[in-house]
Amino acid sequence: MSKRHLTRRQNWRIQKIQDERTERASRRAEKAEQTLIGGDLGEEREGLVIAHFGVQVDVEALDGGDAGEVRRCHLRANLPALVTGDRVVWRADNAGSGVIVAQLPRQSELCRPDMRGQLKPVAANVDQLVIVFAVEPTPYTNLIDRYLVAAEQHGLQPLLLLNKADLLRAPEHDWLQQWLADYAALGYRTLRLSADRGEGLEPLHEALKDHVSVFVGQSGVGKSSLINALLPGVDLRVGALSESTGKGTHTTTTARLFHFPVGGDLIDSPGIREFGLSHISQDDLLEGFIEFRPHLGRCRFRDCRHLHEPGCALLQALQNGEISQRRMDSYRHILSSLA
Ligand SMILES: Nc1nc2c(ncn2[C@@H]2O[C@H](COP(=O)(O)OP(=O)(O)OP(=O)(O)O)[C@@H](O)[C@H]2O)c(=O)[nH]1
Ligand SMILES: [Zn+2]
Repeated sequence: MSKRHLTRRQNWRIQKIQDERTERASRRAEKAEQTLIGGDLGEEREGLVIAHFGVQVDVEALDGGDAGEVRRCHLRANLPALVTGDRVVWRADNAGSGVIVAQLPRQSELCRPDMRGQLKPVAANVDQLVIVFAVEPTPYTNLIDRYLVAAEQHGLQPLLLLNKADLLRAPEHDWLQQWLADYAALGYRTLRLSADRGEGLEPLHEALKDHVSVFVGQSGVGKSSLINALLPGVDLRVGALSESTGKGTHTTTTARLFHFPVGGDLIDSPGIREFGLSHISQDDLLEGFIEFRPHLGRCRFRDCRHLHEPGCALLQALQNGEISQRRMDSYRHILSSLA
């Protein structure tokens, strides 16, 4: 059929048919809900939300004989908005699906501003932020520091991971090795490995066990390569799904939760990989530089900006070598970007 322009009347009729279809579908869903609730529902059980598609959610059973199996569940009305990583109470039906009846309390929340700039949770119960950087593209210290501050802000354990270690050359990359050593000296956990060659993955497996992690970092540092090495056989593009709504069909990308074969969970989506600093005050930023903490509140002036004020405790610490020039520059750079 050739492409043609539709008249206004034709457009109106198509829209009307679509609207009627949508309404019939939602009436059917309501009816199904009514027969389900109070009908043939199984007992209340615990589950884990591993993916979210608007009105439906994939729940993995956490207890019972079918623990580990996944069911597409409907949401009972009046539930708060659920996100991937949420723990829930659900009940199975006879048709291989189920109904979520309650959300269990969250240990933590990862939030991002939505299109209107309002903070919205995108994942729950994450506890580790794996900050990936690489020999190439050349890393920026203030980007790494931004992620470290974001980790502090959200109560996540940071793990600094230098990928593409196979490209490290001396003396060309000595500065990068020094960075890693500096971060380790501050108390951060650091790893060096090569995702493409599968070298040095063992300590990463260890660090991921018993955690729910997200991977962040600049484009091209090898996040996909790493995740593919850790999750052989998983196609990450499955995150993009078509979802039917009353306003027509559009593609959404949902965060998904994966289990690493050797232990630990990953929550991943393109949106989560862009997770970073948001809505942060200067005080939060200062707190996010962990070596600044012992010096905070000790400046002569209460509104000290730590630039050239006399009696500034941070500048004194900088002079004494307790704070590095690189981290101080990075702090100032991030501060100026917040304003
Ligand atoms: N030499 C080397 N190259 C690597 C390594 N890991 C990944 N690469 C390469 O780096 C490039 C980017 O890798 P990706 O995994 O797509 O990076 P990404 O961080 O997922 O990038 P985005 O999808 O843009 O966010 C690819 O060409 C990989 O083959 C490594 O350990 N060593
Ligand atoms: Zn000061």
